[in-house]
Amino acid sequence: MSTVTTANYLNYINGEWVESTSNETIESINPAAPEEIVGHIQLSTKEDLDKAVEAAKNAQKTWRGLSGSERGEILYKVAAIMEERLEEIAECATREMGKTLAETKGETKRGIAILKYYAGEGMRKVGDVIPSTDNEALMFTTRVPLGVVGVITPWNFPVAIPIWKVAPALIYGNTVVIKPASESAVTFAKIAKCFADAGLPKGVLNMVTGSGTIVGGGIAAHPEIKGITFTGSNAVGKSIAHEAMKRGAKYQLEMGGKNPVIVAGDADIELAVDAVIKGAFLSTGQKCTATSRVIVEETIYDRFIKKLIAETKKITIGAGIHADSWMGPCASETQYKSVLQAIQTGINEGAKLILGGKPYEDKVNNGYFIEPTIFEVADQNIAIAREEIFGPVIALMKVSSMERAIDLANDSAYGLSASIFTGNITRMLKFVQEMEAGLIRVNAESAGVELQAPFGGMKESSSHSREQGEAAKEFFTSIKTVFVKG
Ligand SMILES: NC(=O)C1=CN([C@@H]2O[C@H](COP(=O)(O)OP(=O)(O)OC[C@H]3O[C@@H](n4cnc5c(N)ncnc54)[C@H](OP(=O)(O)O)[C@@H]3O)[C@@H](O)[C@H]2O)C=CC1
Ligand SMILES: CCCCCC(=O)O
Repeated sequence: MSTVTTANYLNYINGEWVESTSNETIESINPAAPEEIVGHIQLSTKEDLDKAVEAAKNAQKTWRGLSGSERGEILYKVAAIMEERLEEIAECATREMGKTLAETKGETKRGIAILKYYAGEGMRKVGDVIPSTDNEALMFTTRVPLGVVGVITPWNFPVAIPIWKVAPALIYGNTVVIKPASESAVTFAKIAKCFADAGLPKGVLNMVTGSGTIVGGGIAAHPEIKGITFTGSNAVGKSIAHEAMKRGAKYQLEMGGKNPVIVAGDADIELAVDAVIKGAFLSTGQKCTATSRVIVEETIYDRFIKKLIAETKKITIGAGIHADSWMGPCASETQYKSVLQAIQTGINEGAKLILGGKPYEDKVNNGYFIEPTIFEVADQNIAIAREEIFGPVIALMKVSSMERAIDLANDSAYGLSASIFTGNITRMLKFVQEMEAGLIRVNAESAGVELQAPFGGMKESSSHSREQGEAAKEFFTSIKTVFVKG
């Protein structure tokens, strides 16, 4: 039965909720029940974007003129309003992109914690006093905001990722124009309303929804946007970097991953299996930090694979809104088809399918569900072991030594996250030193970003800045060295 909702979500520009000049909208649908329309979002134009940038530019001077603590007070209010609306936001995120309610509630709490963290940043030091060689002079560093910052975000963390970009941008004195992913724009519209209802001055935060090419591409190329922060695919990230470089704008990219987990011969197998299942299949594998390669020492391979299959078979699949669903659908029909294509490519290239590999039949709502899938891979050069799939698919590989395991783990264009399971301290330290990844986890799943710590990738996973924690300051401000003589 189709649940058609007429909810029409507007752009938020200069403190007002407005329709696009295109007078067109696009539907945001529920991937667990594609007949259900979660809401209609604006299909915005370049003209809409220009109005948003103008508003952000006009608001910049006053906003940066506030003290950090004054800006922080507003972020604390946003956090408090989000806490009141937690259920509404979490349920919307689940309906819009499929993640289970347990995960979207956890993510919304994480968004609230991020707001509070950066609200506190408004009272922390921004520079250092450095002794000059001229003893009569004072030399120190300080930081200034970039100005208008463009934010382009993906659908996989519809609450946490936009907030971990917008909160630091604002606390350090920037104003923002954000384009959320179309698959999760209704969720961000609800978050933008929390900012509006907290009394954020008009023009400080502006949301323009719609086509990535037009609005996202417009942000990348806009001469008044001084910094662009992006999370999403490598293809789009590279196009943004190209546009930004052409005009000397600062840019920050967090992109794909093909994250390995090494299971050493002395590993706690139960712990490793539990972490691999969570890392690979929570959020239906749609995390940039998701586990997608599992490299197991041959001495325990058979025991590990037997346990992994037995535990994976226990996964309950269903609409994320239902409490008994552990894994929801792919976020969209596009993603669903992309994952099925990757599975077929794996089969065609000789990988051995040992579990799953098919759509999970949902006879009630025809949702975009796929079975948790496990391949055994002998050749690390085939696509299933090299390309990001962004779905519930694991490539299992067997190795004869730790040396070989780390070589295999590093044999990737990506370097975002990596885990090892071992009780041997020498192996742990060797992994920490030699693994080419921005997030290293020992005896824990490959996902697990913490808001207070730097986050970002190596190699093609990132533009090599870091987000979150104090690291965010590096991107959202410019540092100045000041020399003063009386
Ligand atoms: N590293 C990570 O955290 C993530 C990686 N991914 C990867 O990206 C793939 C597709 O997911 P998706 O979210 O569509 O990622 P995309 O890179 O396609 O989209 C991310 C954001 O960029 C926007 N965008 C699209 N095209 C352009 C463009 N030409 N210029 C500027 N912005 C643009 C999108 O808008 P619109 O919504 O209109 O498409 C969206 O807001 C996934 O399969 C996965 O491989 C995805 C999400 C997160
Ligand atoms: C896009 C990155 C999200 C990382 C979520 C995690 O690993 O906790």
